[in-house]
Amino acid sequence: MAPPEVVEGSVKSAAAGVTKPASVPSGAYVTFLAGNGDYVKGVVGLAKGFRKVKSAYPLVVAVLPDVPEEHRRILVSQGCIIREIQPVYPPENHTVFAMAYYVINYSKLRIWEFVEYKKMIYLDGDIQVYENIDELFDLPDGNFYAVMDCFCEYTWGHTAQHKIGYCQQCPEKVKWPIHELGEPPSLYFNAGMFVFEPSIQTYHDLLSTLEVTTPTPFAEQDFLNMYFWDIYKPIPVDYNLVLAMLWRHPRNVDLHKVKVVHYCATGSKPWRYTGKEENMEREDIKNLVQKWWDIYNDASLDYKKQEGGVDVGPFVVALSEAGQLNCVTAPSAA
Ligand SMILES: O=c1ccn([C@@H]2O[C@H](COP(=O)(O)OP(=O)(O)O)[C@@H](O)[C@H]2O)c(=O)[nH]1
Ligand SMILES: OC[C@H]1O[C@H](O[C@@H]2[C@@H](O)[C@H](O)[C@@H](O)[C@H](O)[C@@H]2O)[C@H](O)[C@@H](O)[C@H]1O
Ligand SMILES: [Mn+2]
Repeated sequence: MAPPEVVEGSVKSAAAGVTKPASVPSGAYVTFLAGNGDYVKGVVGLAKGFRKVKSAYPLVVAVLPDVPEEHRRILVSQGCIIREIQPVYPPENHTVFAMAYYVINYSKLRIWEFVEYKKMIYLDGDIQVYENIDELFDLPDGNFYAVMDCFCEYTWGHTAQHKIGYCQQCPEKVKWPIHELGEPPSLYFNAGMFVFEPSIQTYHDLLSTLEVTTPTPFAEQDFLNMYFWDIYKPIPVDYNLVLAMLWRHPRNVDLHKVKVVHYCATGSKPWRYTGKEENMEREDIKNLVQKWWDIYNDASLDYKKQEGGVDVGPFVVALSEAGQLNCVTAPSAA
């Protein structure tokens, strides 16, 4: 889909040829925020990253009720659209998640409800965009697009793939033993970034399927892989570089081409980075963490609201940081 084209007070989506009310874009980016911790920094960084690459689409933040008012204000002052969602819990079970907090990630399923957008691109809050990726909105409808994951880290220790050293990133290295284990597993994506189409029907089906599905270690990621396996289409690793790829599959990565970096390796979240955890002392990691901070600290990337041609940005930001701003409108990120 082409970036929304404004035609005489209405927004026309070139692909669909549908005319919608003015100012409702046909596509949007969406991220997810839970709790009162420091992930809000990740989302601020992401909003500024989208501004830096001049994205034509807004950034929606799906927030759980436990996100404090102060964090919501910061996000609005950075041009984000806040949408509160209710938590989604998996059925009661004794499953041990790869990380205890993954249980809350099932709440991501609520974003299928955002049907005012025809197409959305989900990104975790620990992701940064270094190149414009708006072209992904033009991908053909009807598929689920995401980047293939890597099974080499220890968090994958519970799987047959990891035990035999098989990874879909280099399927020739250790071949899948068809005779012992049957057909190889279908391609598996990392759920930190994906392109999808909101749909109320899919939303209800996702939630009712979840109710009859036993939770597994990678929580909503495993669930989404199971649910969308037949329409999943891999996109290049450049659209979601899972950091472990740098040491597990260096030949599959060309850092100059990478557009989206996912700071998901243990110890790599830039706002928590100490350099002490395994692999975190690497030069490429240090550089990527620095690149994230450069965007986060760049005041010229703060959202500037245009009002009658008057730039009120810094004023609004200063007010909201001082906690005095109770009501601001939700504008586009770009
Ligand atoms: O306390 C939390 C934990 C997670 N998240 C959101 O859930 C996503 C998934 O978690 P995370 O990225 O930490 O998982 P990883 O990619 O490291 O496995 C984060 O990026 C955030 O968007 C959040 O907002 N607060
Ligand atoms: O709740 C499940 C989570 O699963 C994912 O975790 C990653 C990460 O934890 C790495 O450390 C693993 O090595 C990697 O393979 C794994 O997929 C997503 O990035 C996250 O957004 C979320 O969906
Ligand atoms: Mn993540």
